[in-house]
This record gives sequence, C-alpha cells and structure tokens, in this order.
Amino acid sequence: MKLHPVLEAVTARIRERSAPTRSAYLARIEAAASRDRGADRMGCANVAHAFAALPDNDKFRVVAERAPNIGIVNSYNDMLSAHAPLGSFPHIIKDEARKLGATAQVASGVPAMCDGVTQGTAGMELSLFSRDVIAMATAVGLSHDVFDAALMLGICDKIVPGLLIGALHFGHLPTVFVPGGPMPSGLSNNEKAKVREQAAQGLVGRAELLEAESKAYHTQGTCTFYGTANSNQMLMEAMGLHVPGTAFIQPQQQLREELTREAVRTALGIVKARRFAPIGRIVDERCIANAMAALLATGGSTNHLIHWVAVARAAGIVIDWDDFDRLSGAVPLLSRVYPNGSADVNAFQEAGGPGYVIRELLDAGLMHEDVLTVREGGIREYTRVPDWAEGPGKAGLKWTDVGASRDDTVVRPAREPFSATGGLRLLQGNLGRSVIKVSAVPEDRHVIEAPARIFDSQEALQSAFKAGELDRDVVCVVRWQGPQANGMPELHKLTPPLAVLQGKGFRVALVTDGRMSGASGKVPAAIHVSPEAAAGGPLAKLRDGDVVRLDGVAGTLEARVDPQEWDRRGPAKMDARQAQDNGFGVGRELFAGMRRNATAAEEGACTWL
Ligand SMILES: O=C(O)[C@H](O)[C@@H](O)[C@H](O)[C@H](O)COP(=O)(O)O
Ligand code: SF4
Repeated sequence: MKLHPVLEAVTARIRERSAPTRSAYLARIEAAASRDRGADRMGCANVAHAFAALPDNDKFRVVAERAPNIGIVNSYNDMLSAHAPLGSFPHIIKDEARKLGATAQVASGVPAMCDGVTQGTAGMELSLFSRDVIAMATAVGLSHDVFDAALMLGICDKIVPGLLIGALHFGHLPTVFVPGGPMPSGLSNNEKAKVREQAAQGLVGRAELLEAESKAYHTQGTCTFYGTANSNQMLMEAMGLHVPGTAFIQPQQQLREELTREAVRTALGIVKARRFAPIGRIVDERCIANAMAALLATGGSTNHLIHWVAVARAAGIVIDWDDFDRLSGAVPLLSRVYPNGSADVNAFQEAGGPGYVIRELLDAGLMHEDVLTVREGGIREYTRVPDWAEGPGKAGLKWTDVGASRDDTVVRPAREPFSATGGLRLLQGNLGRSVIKVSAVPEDRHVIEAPARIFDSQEALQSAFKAGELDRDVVCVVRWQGPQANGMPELHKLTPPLAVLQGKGFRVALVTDGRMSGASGKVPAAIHVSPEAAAGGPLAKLRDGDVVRLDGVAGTLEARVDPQEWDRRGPAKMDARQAQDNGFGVGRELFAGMRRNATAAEEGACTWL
C-alpha cells in the first residue's frame, strides 16, 4: 500500500530532525550489543552472586550451558487494579523459560502509582515524575547485565512509558511488553460520570457516589475507559512490542496465561534465531510515527503528547506537537471508546479492537508496514486476534484475521470514519502552545470565547464552583500546574463541576499548564500550556475578566487584551509556600530536583536529559 503523503512527510521531518541524536543512539546500542555479556564474561564472584538464588539446575544452565537468561521488570502492586494480576506472572514466565531450556529472573520491581487513587490529591504531584523514576528503576534492574532479553510487565499511565524509556536505554536487548488486560465491565463510564455530576450538585450523597464508583471499579484488571493506560496498550500493539492482540484480553483466564507464555517464546525466539530485533532497532522513526497515528485514530490520551515525546527522545528521536497536529489532519477517527463515546475497551475488543484499527490504518497507508516488530511476521501480525483452544489435538494459541467491524458505533473503516481528522489538536497564540482533545468534546463546544476567571489551584476552582460564582460563560484558568511548578498533576477532578456548568448551557472551558486525565473529555480544555506560568509563561500575565478565546477549529488560544496593555503587564508570582504546605506528607520534597530539571511539557517533561 502506498504511504499517505502526510505520514511520509511527517516521518521524513522526524528522521531529518533526529539524525544526529538517532545516529548517536544507534552507535551506542551497537557498542552494547557487541560487548560480550553474561556469565562467562563476569568475575566469578559476580556470577555467583547473580545466580545464587536460582535452583541448582537453572544455575547449571545459565552458567555452564550459557542458556539464554530473561530479565523480568515487574510493576506489580496491589494499588492498581490493573497491576494486581502481575504478581503471578513471574512464576509463569520462569516455568515457560525452563520448558524452553532458558532461565528467567526478576531483575527489578518498579513502582507504580494509581492515578485514580491520587486524582485530586497532593500525591498526584508525584505522578508525572514517577515515569522517570520507573525508567531509572528499570535501569537499576537491567544494569546487572546478565540478560539476553527482557520482559516488561506493566499497563498503566506512567508505567509503560517509564518501562519503555528504561528499556530503550538497554536498546541492545530484545524486549517484549506484557500486559494484564482490562477488568470485566461494571457500571458504565457514562453512568459513573452522571452520578459524579449529581454529587457535584449535591443531588446525591457520599454513600450513593461510593456505591457507583465501586460498581465501576470492581475487580482486578485495567479500568475500562480509554484513558492513558489503555492508550498505552493500543500503542504497544501499533509499535509491535506486544504479542499480537494481547492488549485487551482480560486477566484470570487461560488465554491470558497462554499469551504471557507466548511473550517468553517470542523473546527467546529472537535470541535463538539471532534475529536482529533489539528494542532500540524496533523503535525507530517509522515505529514512533505509527504510534502517533494509532493514538490519533483512537482519540487516545492527551498524556501521550508528553510521554511519547519522552519515549521517542529515549531512542534518539525528536518529535513535537507540530508533528502530532500535522498527522491529526490526515488520520481519521476510527474508534469511539469512552470518553470519546459510550463504549468501553471490552466493547472495543469485541468490535474489532486494536487489530481492526491497525489493519485499517495500514490499508489506508496511514501506518508504515516496513517496520521491525518482536514478531517475525511484522506489523501485519497485529491485525489478527488471538484465541486459545482446549482439548486433544486442538490445544494452543491461534490467531485469526480481525475481519469487519462487529459494531460500527465503536469502530469504523477508514473509508467512513467517525471524523476525517484525529482526536487531538495543537492550539497556539499569545498564551503559548497547548493541546486539546476535540474527539470527546461536543461539536458546538469546539470554540469558546468568554471572560477568564484565574485560579492558582484546582481547589480554588472547586470552592468557587460550590459558592455558585461560576454560573456563567467563563474560561477557567488554573495556573502553576506545570512540571517545574508542582510536577504537572492531572486536574481531572475539575471535569464534574465544569461538566455541570456546561450541562446548564453555559459556555465554559479550562485553560491550564497542568494535565488532564486520559479519561477526561467532554469539557473543552486547552492543557499542557507551554511555557508554563512558573517558567515565565504568559498565563502568569492573565487577569480576571480578560476575554480568552479557545478555538479548537482554527487551532488558536488567545487572550483578547490590548497589545500595549499586555506588554505593560508584569507576571504574577507563584505562592510556592502554598504548594509546599498542601504537598507535605506525600514525599513531594523528594522530587524537587526533578521539578528543577524537567524539560517543558512539549519536550516530554524529561528529567534525565
Ligand atoms: O490518564 C488517565 O487515564 C487517568 O490518569 C486515569 O488513569 C486515572 O485513573 C483517572 O483518574 C481515572 O478516572 P477517574 O478518576 O474518573 O476514575
Ligand atoms: S487505569 Fe488509572 S485508575 Fe485504573 S488502575 Fe490504571 S492508573 Fe489506576
């Protein structure tokens, strides 16, 4: 299939811009790949320490027989419903490795924050930087340097980007990502959102709200909205870093275990076949462009406009919001999964899932086909759906073509998409550069112009809402929420009050240098405003009553203030003590160095460069 000219142009622009950093990166992984590693190179004490805990026959294998050794990086904990199933995976992986004459060791555990638990609390100020902590923790594990391949176990928001950034610093290793899958559907996301809005208006009490939330989030597995966690899964499929079709197979079933075993077979298959497919080679400019296209075609999380910039940078590839915006003009919206619709990821999988979207994008020339993946069959393998058959002679994993959409309210072909353009837009103007997810906003709310009301915290906005001060057309500006100010938290708790105002017919919007959740959607929000207010960005000059225009069609974000007056204004100052006080007791002081060192949101909010 001929490549779409826009995909071709964007990829060429990325390749040209990245040439110096990408060639340096490839040289580094060549050097690492040629360095002899493992048991027969290390000192005897090192070897003894590395394998002391292995059962004797495994020790023999990995030392005497130089059997391949897999490093497992696991983000298991009980705080994320999505990660709870991962506790049992290392046992399955070691068992499968042993069957294949290899060994596997947990190289390291990495931390994982549940953004649902910390949403709206001071703990959320650690969330973005936990991504780079996870990358560093991945490096701590893999730096034992006794591995021939790696398996990355993780699903949620900052965890997959962190694991990927870490793994790319070991780009010489074949690496497969292993998910756990979504929980079975409970109370629908729309129903949940409705109860939240009733609670915001005082129409239901805490007992009713807790009952609704607990019915939505009711067991192990990933939450079923298409937020950052499930956008991660879609992108892992589009980048060819998963076993094909594994993303949205639910945990606690035999197929999930078989796919985990298949990840071991896939990683060892690369090692034994000596197929040159280390992760640093798979993740190239075309792979990154494919991920961008898949994000846009599914109205994925706005967080990936930060994370995938950082992921690309870890592979020596430089992308920016112009690249996303240009691609968004050519990539159609092919799926509607909450918050971009009412279906959840289980319905998305039923209707065709990632395989359907990837097939449609490939056939429309909107994904590169000539890419490396962890599978020999290349990216076409990811247009197929796995199943596991039981019984004599039939047992085993098999894949079938995804076929036609089984629900065209959830996934549609590229020839008749939900929208001709992708779900994410770049906004520019005298307030800086920002992004908006338009795919989840009602058409008649894509352009909002109203007087601004300035807030220095999300709590201040919630208090003003409760006091009835926002019952009007208003652009709510929440500043001092960028990476350097307070770690760039998600302000998703503002969705219910703003949605109530929108539901009353007021024309409302949010403008912030902070983030929103991948699960945010219906209220127009210009987010990630760069440069952030704490770095001298123009949000610091805005005042109550200034008219602000957010135009998701023209791609602009402007303060309608007389230019001379605007130039005369000095910036407001952040009350740093306020941030310190409300953040005490959740460890935010430990992240002061990362706040100081973070690059801008558009550069991925990287803290390691
Ligand atoms: O980016 C994301 O997808 C969010 O961070 C998500 O992981 C988080 O859990 C939300 O807070 C969930 O939504 P609710 O808070 O509405 O449950
Ligand atoms: S999707 Fe969000 S709320 Fe759900 S488990 Fe993952 S981080 Fe937590």
